[in-house]
Amino acid sequence: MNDDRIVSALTIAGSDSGGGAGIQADLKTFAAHGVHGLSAIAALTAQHTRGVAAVHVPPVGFLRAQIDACFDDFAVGAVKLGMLANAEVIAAVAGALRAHAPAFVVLDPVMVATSGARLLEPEALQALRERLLPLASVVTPNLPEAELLLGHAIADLDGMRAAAAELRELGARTVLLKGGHLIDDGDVVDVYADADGLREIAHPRLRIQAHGTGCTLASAIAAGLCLGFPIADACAAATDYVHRALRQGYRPGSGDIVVLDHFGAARTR
Ligand SMILES: Nc1ncnc2c1ncn2[C@@H]1O[C@H](COP(=O)(O)OP(=O)(O)O)[C@@H](O)[C@H]1O
Ligand SMILES: Cc1ncc(COP(=O)(O)O)c(N)n1
Repeated sequence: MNDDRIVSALTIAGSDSGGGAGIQADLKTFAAHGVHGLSAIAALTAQHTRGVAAVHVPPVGFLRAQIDACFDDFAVGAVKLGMLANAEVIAAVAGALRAHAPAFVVLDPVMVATSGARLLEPEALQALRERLLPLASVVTPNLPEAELLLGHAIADLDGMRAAAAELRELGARTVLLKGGHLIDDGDVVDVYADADGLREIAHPRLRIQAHGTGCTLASAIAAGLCLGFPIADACAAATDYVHRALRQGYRPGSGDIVVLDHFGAARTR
């Protein structure tokens, strides 16, 4: 028996055939942080930088087998949750998390892709709110996702501050509410909320449309937690990492959508 196991990060999310988001972004992020990455694929997408052509959801029994295989062998330090597709998948993931009780769960409540494609069935919103939010150490909604979770609009930075506190009341211990979608010419501001209060994390707004930013952010937080950083520090470092990865991003597809440079961002400060 190997008692000197390194700490691994597990992503439970969807595969992006285009390599920019989902499981592919998560594993690149873990590797770029020097953390061993594990994956349990909850859904497969036929996707490129212009959109999602098809979605396949494997049987939940097979998803559970992937998750159990990871916990049976590895020292899982943190779990990152991404695209979970529907309420049945959410129930299976919640059951697995209760059985294995990882130290940290980073929940990216993926609902709609940048391209507009739905990645979570609308009926699954309630399951996400009731079954997963209470299990999350950190939840990282973007503005439209926070609006759906809370059932009301968020118009400005004041609204984001109130929404971050409301999301904590729904059961998430820590909230990182992402501000990329706020119509504003100033900095992009993400609002961080934990038991000690609120903090704002600002970065200059880049004039680009990117794909996989939310996946990368949540995975970078999970990697930071595996490396032993406190949640607040892991969140702040992850936003800096995403900013660098965006700034150095590239366009592998035929459109204008930028894919993040996960490894370049890890080499620069
Ligand atoms: N135009 C931008 N310029 C700089 N940073 C951005 C921009 N858009 C998003 N970000 C950053 O990327 C991360 C993801 O944000 P957001 O786009 O709101 O979420 P999502 O990718 O889930 O839609 C956040 O940390 C946010 O600050
Ligand atoms: C499999 C999968 N998971 C998540 C996203 C969201 O990423 P984004 O909002 O950046 O398009 C995606 N497009 N595909």
